[in-house]
Amino acid sequence: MTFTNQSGKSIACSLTIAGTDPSGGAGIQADLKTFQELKSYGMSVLTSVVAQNTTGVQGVHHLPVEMIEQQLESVLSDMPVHAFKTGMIANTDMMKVISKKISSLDVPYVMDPVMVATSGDPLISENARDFLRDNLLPLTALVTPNIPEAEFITGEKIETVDDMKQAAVQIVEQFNAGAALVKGGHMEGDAVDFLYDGSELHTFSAKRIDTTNTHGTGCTYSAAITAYLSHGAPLQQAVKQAKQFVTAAIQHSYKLGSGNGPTNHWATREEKVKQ
Ligand SMILES: Nc1ncnc2c1ncn2[C@@H]1O[C@H](COP(=O)(O)OP(=O)(O)O)[C@@H](O)[C@H]1O
Ligand SMILES: Cc1ncc(COP(=O)(O)O)c(N)n1
Repeated sequence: MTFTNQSGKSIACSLTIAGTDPSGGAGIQADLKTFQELKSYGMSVLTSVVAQNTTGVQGVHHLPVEMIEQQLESVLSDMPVHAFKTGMIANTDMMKVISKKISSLDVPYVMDPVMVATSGDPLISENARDFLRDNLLPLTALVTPNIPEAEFITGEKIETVDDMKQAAVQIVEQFNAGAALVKGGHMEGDAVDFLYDGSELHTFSAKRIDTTNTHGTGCTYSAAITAYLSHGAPLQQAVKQAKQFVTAAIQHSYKLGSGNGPTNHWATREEKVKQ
């Protein structure tokens, strides 16, 4: 289905279902900034309000599941969605409601299987991790685990590049994700990610940037993939372009706050914002 604005241009629409970051680097805020940069109309359903900043998480308030359901209803009954992502979904009650609502959506679903913040603070309960793996993963077009998340899903330790590739294949073959992108941000050396799309392995590589300003990289990456998919890009192309976007965002990241600073969503603009 194509949606057009008044001058006849088609509009791509992306939805994020996630928690918040009032300091603006991760969560819903990072997702919406990314959608906007990549010219996809951004929409959001909040799951949890998180008091956090570059140093860590100070508090969490989970929205009642009825309110999450209502937000989804508001968006889905009225608005077009061409691709969507999920981020922080803190507990199984939320996951049940979300899976019920999204299972009828016939557009790409990108799951960032958020478990722990960059600061090390846990963002979802332990039994929610199991539910996420067993019930939500099979609904995805793509899941984007970092190394600890891929280790949890597969139950295997990941120490080498071969382990990463093996995990990507296993997440698709054994756990029924549509495709898996295992991200190498937590490894040493170049920042290399592996995509298994059910038939082939693809490699996306960038030079490691020497920075601690990596708050929200995972959110930004998965939101960029979602935005490109909303424009109709094939998966491999969407990941390739999103990798370039997130690399630039890290390259030009902000030294803001006293912890891990946020990435720069304007980094791919011609006129970069100078600090
Ligand atoms: N220092 C870095 N330099 C370049 N790319 C990085 C760096 N850290 C992370 N990345 C890249 O950022 C993206 C997010 O990865 P990662 O940090 O592993 O995810 P998460 O934020 O979920 O922990 C991946 O493409 C990864 O390769
Ligand atoms: C609400 C929320 N969702 C996700 C993350 C993970 O952030 P990162 O992309 O740094 O792993 C976060 N810190 N807060």
